[in-house]
Amino acid sequence: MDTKTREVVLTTLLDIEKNHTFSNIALGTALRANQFMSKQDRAYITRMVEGVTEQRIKLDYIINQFSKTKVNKCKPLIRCVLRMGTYELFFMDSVPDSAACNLSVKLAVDHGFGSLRGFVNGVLRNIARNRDGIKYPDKNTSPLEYYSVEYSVPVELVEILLQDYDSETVDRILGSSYEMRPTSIRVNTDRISVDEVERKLETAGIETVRGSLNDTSLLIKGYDYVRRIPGFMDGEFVVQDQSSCLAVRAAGIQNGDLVVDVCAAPGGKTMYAASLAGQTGRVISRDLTENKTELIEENVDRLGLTNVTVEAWDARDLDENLVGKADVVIADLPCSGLGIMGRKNDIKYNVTGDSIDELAQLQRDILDTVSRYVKTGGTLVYSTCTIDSRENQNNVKWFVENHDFETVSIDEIVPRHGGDKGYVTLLQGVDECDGFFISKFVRTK
Ligand SMILES: C[S@@+](CC[C@H](N)C(=O)[O-])C[C@H]1O[C@@H](n2cnc3c(N)ncnc32)[C@H](O)[C@@H]1O
Repeated sequence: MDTKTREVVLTTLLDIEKNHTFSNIALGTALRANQFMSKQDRAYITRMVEGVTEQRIKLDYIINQFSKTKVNKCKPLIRCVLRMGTYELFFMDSVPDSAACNLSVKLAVDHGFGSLRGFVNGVLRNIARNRDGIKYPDKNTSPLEYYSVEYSVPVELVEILLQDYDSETVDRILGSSYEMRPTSIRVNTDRISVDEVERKLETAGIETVRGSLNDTSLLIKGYDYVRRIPGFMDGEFVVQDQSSCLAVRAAGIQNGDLVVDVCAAPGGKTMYAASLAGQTGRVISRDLTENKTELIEENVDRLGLTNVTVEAWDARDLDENLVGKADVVIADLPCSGLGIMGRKNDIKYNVTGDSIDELAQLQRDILDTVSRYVKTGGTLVYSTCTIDSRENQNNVKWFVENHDFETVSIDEIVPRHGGDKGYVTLLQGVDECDGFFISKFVRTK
């Protein structure tokens, strides 16, 4: 890759490193600013920014084996240059070792670090020469360090996962982040059959497999840009993970129901709920800000749904008008996102035990308020895209102990997951979906 392309990668990585910009936002900005670059150059930028971010902990571990100055003591620019070179040496067969070393040195020199030419060159050449002999932490004697380096996740996150799961399951959860998973779509069967969408996609050269957890879901691969897939703009399908579809199905929505979806953007569950509630039913779909509700509106319009009312509303604020009115409340709440950390690199670096505790409290505050909308005999579904018990099982226990609700079996909707307790945890790398938690309650009085 030429110097200009590597320069873009470096600037983007520095933006993430120094300004703590979310990697998807920094990458999006870089790609927009360089939209006239060749497709190949843009692919390189994407791969490098995503790859270096995803593997940061492993890369730093490797560099630290060969550098007297530890990575966190290096200047940010040198740190990023070393990570880029090391990533190319380990993960990009298309870049020869000599190019990875020489071009990294050039980047450092071009940015005024000529005095560190020998340092950068020495570290990278040493890594290239000795890469097969690197000693990684041992799984038996140093399990926390092993998981941290092997899957490039902070030790604190490993501790969080090992509190809930055995080591084999943690391997599967963390390993799944590095698998190329297909995209899950839900067919809008109000408009078109699953068979027809399957045929259309196959004709367009898109690999399609039926979802095993939800019968209106297809798992697709081999497409470029989702908006360009035939049928997308006509609302024939939506991108929605199977786990998210199961949460809506668990709610048992009937034709004519009033459904309140309290944290709804971008509207995945709202759209499915509206379809199940039918023309005589209604969905009130809310999120915190206008920016968020616009996303819901865009999706609802694309599907041509006319039974959805979209509103900006803070779910912590009680809406007196809705108390005791809803047949179903969907509370798909903000969470730590550990079930989707493979899709969004920033999640794994930002989650801490304290942030989980804060989120668990926010979830309780919202549940306290929105459960009041459920009529007697009505249903509340509480779901998250995380797999940590503090936000999930512990909140279920707290909720039933403090409210006039009891759990209801969802075993029929999600079989073989112990759903008779009224809640299930689906795990990425174990189940054919994102990591996700679904619980169902009915109001008793
Ligand atoms: C997990 S996402 C919802 C996904 C959505 N249910 C779907 O299926 O497409 C959680 C949402 O909660 C929203 N949110 C966070 N705090 C909120 C609050 N206090 N009131 C309302 N919405 C909130 C976020 O903006 C975010 O869109």
